[in-house]
Amino acid sequence: MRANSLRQLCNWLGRSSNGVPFTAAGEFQQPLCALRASLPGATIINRRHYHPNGDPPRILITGSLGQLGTGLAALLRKKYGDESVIMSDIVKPTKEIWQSGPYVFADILDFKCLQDIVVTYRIDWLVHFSALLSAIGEQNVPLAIRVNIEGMHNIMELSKQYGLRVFVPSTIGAFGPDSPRDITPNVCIQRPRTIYGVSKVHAELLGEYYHYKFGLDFRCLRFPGVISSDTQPGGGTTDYAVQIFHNAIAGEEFECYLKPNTRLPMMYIDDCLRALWEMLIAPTEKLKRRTYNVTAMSFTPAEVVAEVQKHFPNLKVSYRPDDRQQIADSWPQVLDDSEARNDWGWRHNHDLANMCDIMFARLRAAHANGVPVDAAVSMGQ
Ligand SMILES: NC(=O)C1=CN([C@@H]2O[C@H](COP(=O)(O)OP(=O)(O)OC[C@H]3O[C@@H](n4cnc5c(N)ncnc54)[C@H](O)[C@@H]3O)[C@@H](O)[C@H]2O)C=CC1
Ligand SMILES: CC(=O)[C@H](N)C(=O)O
Repeated sequence: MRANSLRQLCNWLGRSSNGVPFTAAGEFQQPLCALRASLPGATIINRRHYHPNGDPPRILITGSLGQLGTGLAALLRKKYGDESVIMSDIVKPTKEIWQSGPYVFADILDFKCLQDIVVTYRIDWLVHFSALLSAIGEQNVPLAIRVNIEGMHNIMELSKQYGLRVFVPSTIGAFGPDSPRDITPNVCIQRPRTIYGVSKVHAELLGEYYHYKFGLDFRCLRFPGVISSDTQPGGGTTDYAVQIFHNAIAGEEFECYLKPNTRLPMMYIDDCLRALWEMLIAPTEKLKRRTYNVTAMSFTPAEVVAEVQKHFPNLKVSYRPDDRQQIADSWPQVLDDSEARNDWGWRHNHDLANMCDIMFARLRAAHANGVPVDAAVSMGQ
């Protein structure tokens, strides 16, 4: 059956082309199985999160020029088309980013500016990445309060006003020294000791409050340290686990600011972005919570050094712990993500050895092509 006549039939039945009744912006209910059954031979793609007219969702990403944003924009643009994903930040983009699809200035402290973008681009979903990370947040607490806490207030009101589905990442940094560290369950005492952690607990609770009070479609994952080859990390406690790869490939000595036995949960960027997307499109009825732990592995600096030295046996490493040691010592060592695995089928693909192989393959390819690391992702490498 041709797509148009299928659409007409669905319109006549008051359903989308995959039999999904439309309820509100970005929110669709169960597929109509009877309609599928009545169309033998029709290829029906599972696009339950598309608009009833077959259009893909339109997605705004705040803070999109950071470590996670460029990769997420590339992934979502592959799935929904370049024009459906609006990147935004307060930073001037590279030429590659600017040419890759819509990019706009958006300061999350400017509510009117955010309203303008949501209206002008007819946004359905919002992925809110803007934040100051753990280490940099401690260096400028007033700014972290503004960006991470006041910014979150704007995001919540904006999402409520325009009926957006909203994803906000949380972190292992939302736990603290009173939390069980090995292994850290989804629900336990949190009480973090960094402004970053405090702001993320605030984000989790505020998002859940808006969900239960106003029906906001708030979705949140607590990520571990994320490792990627394409963009430099933005000032976190887990950044060492990215930096070591760059030093190794550049033939430089690596000085680690954490002690060799500091175990932290970690995840390769491909797993992180896939987890985010799977959470974003998870059917509402599968979500028993709005905030889930997700993880892939846990390792210490000594363990990642040993793995990197399999590729670069001459890599020289020294340890000089600084303020970040205290932060790391208050965070989980192993995250329990069994609820995400049980409720919506989360599975990781990458472990430490496999991640090292991919990191070096990608960094070598970028170096060989003379591509600056930050540009590599936008060029699809
Ligand atoms: N990278 C990681 O290992 C993890 C990250 N996360 C969370 O994921 C999100 C993204 O993280 P990354 O990409 O690593 O952070 P990042 O530090 O690399 O990027 C943050 C972005 O926010 C932007 N920003 C700062 N102030 C802003 C403002 N006033 N208005 C708009 N944008 C502003 C910055 O320009 C930057 O591009 C953050 O919320 C972070 O807490 C959570 C767990 C782990
Ligand atoms: C784990 C995080 O949230 C981030 N990478 C940080 O170290 O601050």
